[in-house]
Amino acid sequence: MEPIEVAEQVSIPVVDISGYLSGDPIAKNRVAKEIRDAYENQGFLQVIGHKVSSDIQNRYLAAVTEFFALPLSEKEKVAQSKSKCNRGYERIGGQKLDELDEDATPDQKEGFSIRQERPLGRFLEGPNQWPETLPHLKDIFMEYFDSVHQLSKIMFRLIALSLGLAEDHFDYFASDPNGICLCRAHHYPPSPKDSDSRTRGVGAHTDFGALTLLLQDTVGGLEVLHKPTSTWHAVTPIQGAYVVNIGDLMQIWTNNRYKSTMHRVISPLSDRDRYSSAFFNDGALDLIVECIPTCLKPGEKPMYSPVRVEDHCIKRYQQSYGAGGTTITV
Ligand SMILES: O=C(O)CCC(=O)C(=O)O
Ligand SMILES: [Fe+2]
Repeated sequence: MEPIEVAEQVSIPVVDISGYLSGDPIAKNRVAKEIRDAYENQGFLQVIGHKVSSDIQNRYLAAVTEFFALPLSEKEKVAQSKSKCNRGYERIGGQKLDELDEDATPDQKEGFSIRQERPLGRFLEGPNQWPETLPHLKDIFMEYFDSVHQLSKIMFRLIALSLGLAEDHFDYFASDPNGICLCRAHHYPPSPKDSDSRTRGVGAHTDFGALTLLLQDTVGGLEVLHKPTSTWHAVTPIQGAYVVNIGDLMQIWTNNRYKSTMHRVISPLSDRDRYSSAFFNDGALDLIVECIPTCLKPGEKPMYSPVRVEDHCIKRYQQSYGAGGTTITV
């Protein structure tokens, strides 16, 4: 069923984690509970009071803007299709994330992906591609990557607490030195105020990995699906906050207790360009994700078979980049 209009009544909780970060035990319990409530309900929350500085966020967003302002011919020099490990520039229409509508138009955004710098190896392992004309970008992008990676490890710790598990329960996954995190910056061109309808920036989808941390500017356009009422709800931008949402792997781990929720971007009618950046922490290729025993209520069975991260990623990448999109070199 095609979900109906955007409605205003579902709000995405805002969770301040500063008390947890300063070691306050009361704040630790409160934050864990707020996270549990958010993820059992909508699968989305916004985090404030984190330690990713506004200085690095601002320098990163300025660098992202600078990159996307390059002529297309320069951006194509670092095209993802030239990378053996899925890094680099994706032109508008290069990806189609829509899972609800087969006939949907491809996503109206351009992207730039980086991962940990590695020698060329297995699936997704290898070097990043950097534009020669902007040599200062690499340091800023990698500094930002490391800061958000750090925050993602903290969020996994909070999720462990929220599930009544040992705080370090997910460390083997979130902090694995062979982990395959992805940081993808996006640029959504404006949908002019006089256009007939708003542009579909990103089609409706769930995120493949375990947890996504999204930084968005103040333009807006991100919407989440409220499944019981089939209505779409705006995630109102909060400057400097991270939208942190559950992905499919966390839904498997928690046997659907924590929801991997459909979301999309419908660019608002505006003359402003929109920029956002998503960070996905997907663990390491050989890790197996399967139902956490304490997430099973008495008499319940796991709803999903155990899944290996690499198999899961290959399947989902092929779905979203499909025919005509970027070729994945496995
Ligand atoms: O740009 C956004 O606000 C969302 C992007 C997104 O959902 C994704 O990259 O998976
Ligand atoms: Fe997403």
